[in-house]
Amino acid sequence: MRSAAEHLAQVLALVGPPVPRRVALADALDAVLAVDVRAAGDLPPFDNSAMDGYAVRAADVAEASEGAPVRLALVGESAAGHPWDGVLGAGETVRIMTGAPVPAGADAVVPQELVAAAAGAVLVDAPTPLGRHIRRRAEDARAGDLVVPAGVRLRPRHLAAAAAAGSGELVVMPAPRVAYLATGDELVRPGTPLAPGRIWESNATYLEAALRSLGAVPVDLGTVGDRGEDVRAAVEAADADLVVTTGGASVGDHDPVKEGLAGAGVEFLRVAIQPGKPQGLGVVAGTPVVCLPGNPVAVAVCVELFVGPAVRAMRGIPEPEWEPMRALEPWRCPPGREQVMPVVIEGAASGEDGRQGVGGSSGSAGVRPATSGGSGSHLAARLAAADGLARVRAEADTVEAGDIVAVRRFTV
Ligand SMILES: Nc1nc2c(c(=O)[nH]1)N[C@H]1C(S)=C(S)[C@@H](COP(=O)(O)OP(=O)(O)OC[C@H]3O[C@@H](n4cnc5c(N)ncnc54)[C@H](O)[C@@H]3O)O[C@H]1N2
Ligand code: MOO
Repeated sequence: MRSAAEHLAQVLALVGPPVPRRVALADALDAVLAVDVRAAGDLPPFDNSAMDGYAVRAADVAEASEGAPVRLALVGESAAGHPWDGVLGAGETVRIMTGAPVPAGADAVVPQELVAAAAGAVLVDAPTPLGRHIRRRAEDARAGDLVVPAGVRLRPRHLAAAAAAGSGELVVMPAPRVAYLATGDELVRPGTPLAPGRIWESNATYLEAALRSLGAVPVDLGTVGDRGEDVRAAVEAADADLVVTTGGASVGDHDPVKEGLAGAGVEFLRVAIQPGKPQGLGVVAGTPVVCLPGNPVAVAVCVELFVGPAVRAMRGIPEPEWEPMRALEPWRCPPGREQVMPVVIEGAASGEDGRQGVGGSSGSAGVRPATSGGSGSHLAARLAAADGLARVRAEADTVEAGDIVAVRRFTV
């Protein structure tokens, strides 16, 4: 049997490193930036007003007082997007709006609340300091300044900064396309009646959502029955960076994935984990293929252990750590395989997105199995109660209360 660590290394070797691509800003959210964003020009590009009011020459109003207001002739208007092209002369003012270019000759802005309007003129009754309410050219960034460094995972604020700096496109590690295929004659669409011997399909629902939340573009290859040639045809036709199949990977008489792909470039093997033992890995028609067992808990475990890391590697995103936590109750483990147990995490601060609270607070955190019947790989409904997975070394045959296990919240 191959260890989980070795199998992960083999999966990662097949998918290879990320390939940067130029994308529109709108398509860059959550991608890792591959090339620095630099300001395409000075930001702001020109001196502009921070207030709605009047552009003045500070010297003109230096002697203004309530008893002796200064009268300035109103000679024009500068609005955002519509500059006033003249040069402000002595004794003149220009009506100005927030964001509008400050006219040549003006060196301060007086907010309109501090000015009395008169016919064709304004009265200013207090001095204003040089430069007051003027937002200076390049005070945010100079042309060529670094605005967003490569390596940042792009959030909305980074996209706003890039847009403000004049970038219409960004070079990012793009979202990989990951195709998924469910297999089995017994599968029926959830929400439709069950005939005898049938079950509701859940792996495709899981994979679509899991791939989406990993930041991949999911590609649905549908559900095929127990015919190897159908599996092979579907996988060969996939337009994707990676294909994931579920079911039909074991040693039964009707294991169509094994039947269809064993001669097409996929090696079927046993990985020393429970659940998730029978798997396949290879390249079909130039595309890496990961074949997972059909049991739904095994699929969730294998996504956390193998598919998630592969997608993150293709996106240039580091792998979240597994943290030591205490077992709060004893449980049994299978001999000779690393156990990957769905667990409820207690005593750790938990974020709504399920990604916080594992780090610093792990000292007081503990776990108990979410599936009271053990880590049965068919207990799909009980998986909903779990917060994450605990890994127990292959040599252990029991976990005792107080033992330390490696835990990670679900990443999908
Ligand atoms: N003689 C042996 N039998 C089995 C072994 C073994 O070593 N020797 N390994 C067992 C283990 S462990 C697993 S895991 C399963 C894996 O079998 P397959 O990969 O061939 O998966 P299937 O038989 O197709 O399905 C297993 C189980 O999951 C249900 N399933 C399948 N697809 C879906 C789906 N899309 N949605 C919901 N449920 C699904 C399926 O009905 C089965 O109940 O093999 C053991 N057997
Ligand atoms: O490897 Mo299986 O998922 O234990 O039933």
